[in-house]
Amino acid sequence: MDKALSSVGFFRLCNHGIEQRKIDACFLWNERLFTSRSTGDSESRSASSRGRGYSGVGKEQIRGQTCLKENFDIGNPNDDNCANVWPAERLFPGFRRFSEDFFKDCAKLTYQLLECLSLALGLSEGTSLGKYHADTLFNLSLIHYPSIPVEQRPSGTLTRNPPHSDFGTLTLLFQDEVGGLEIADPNSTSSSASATVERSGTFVHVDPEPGTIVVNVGYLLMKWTNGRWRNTVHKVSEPPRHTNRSSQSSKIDDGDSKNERDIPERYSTAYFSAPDPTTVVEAFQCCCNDEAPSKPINAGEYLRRKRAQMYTEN
Ligand SMILES: O=C(O)CCC(=O)C(=O)O
Ligand SMILES: [Fe+2]
Repeated sequence: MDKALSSVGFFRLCNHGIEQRKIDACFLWNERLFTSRSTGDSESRSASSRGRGYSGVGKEQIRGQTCLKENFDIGNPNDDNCANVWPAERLFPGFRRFSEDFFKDCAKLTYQLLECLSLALGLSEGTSLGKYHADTLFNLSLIHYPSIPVEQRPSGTLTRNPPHSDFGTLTLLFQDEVGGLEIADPNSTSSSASATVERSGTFVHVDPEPGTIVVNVGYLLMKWTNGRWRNTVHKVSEPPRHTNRSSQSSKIDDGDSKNERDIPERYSTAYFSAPDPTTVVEAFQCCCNDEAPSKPINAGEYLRRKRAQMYTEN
């Protein structure tokens, strides 16, 4: 893990302990939720930077670029300060129960990973990463990238989720078989500054591999490790197989797509972990050399500012 996170900032995780039937069920709920074109009552459709409930296509922006996705976000069921927003039970019976259970499975896996990563850094028990994540202010995001009819396809490169790097500690990503996730080659630009890589980096496809979870490092974990682990820029673009599709007779079954030249819809699920809001994130001693590390930052303030930026430009 140390090697992967130091060089690429991403790895694929297998034998992770989350049952495949639950991952399959999560994708089924994801599909049901968005193909119904209604997540229920108006309350559950109100998008907000609180990271709860439904957020529609185009609601989120990254550096002025619109995200061509809709998502349904679920926080810790025990977080009394920010309650979850559910569609009516009669519309999606069992959805809430499933999501709360899946949330816990992902939290458990996140803690296991934090323990492994703490060992990799040689942190003592008192300073292990898990200690800064007691409030479990994590976020489960069911994401849908709708199909794009060929006649509405923008000219140039299509970006469904613009280049960005994640904010928190770790992200667990489950993707369907459609593909489209790309990560920046860390050596493709002269400067490793995120803005430069987002603008002019070379990207590499991360092909979906059934049963595996893609794991990547958020900004705050990068800060903690003083840059030892990379907060790699990534994006979601047109699926690679789509490019070959017109030359192949095989048709991908892409749900709501009418024309085989349409860009197929895609589903993914992301589980974002982040430290407790009062945490002051400062470089661990074991990751520092003679150079002064960057200034400590308050996790809660940083996360609030970054999330708000995603919504204010609408
Ligand atoms: O949908 C994906 O594959 C990636 C999503 C992502 O990078 C994000 O939401 O931060
Ligand atoms: Fe991301």
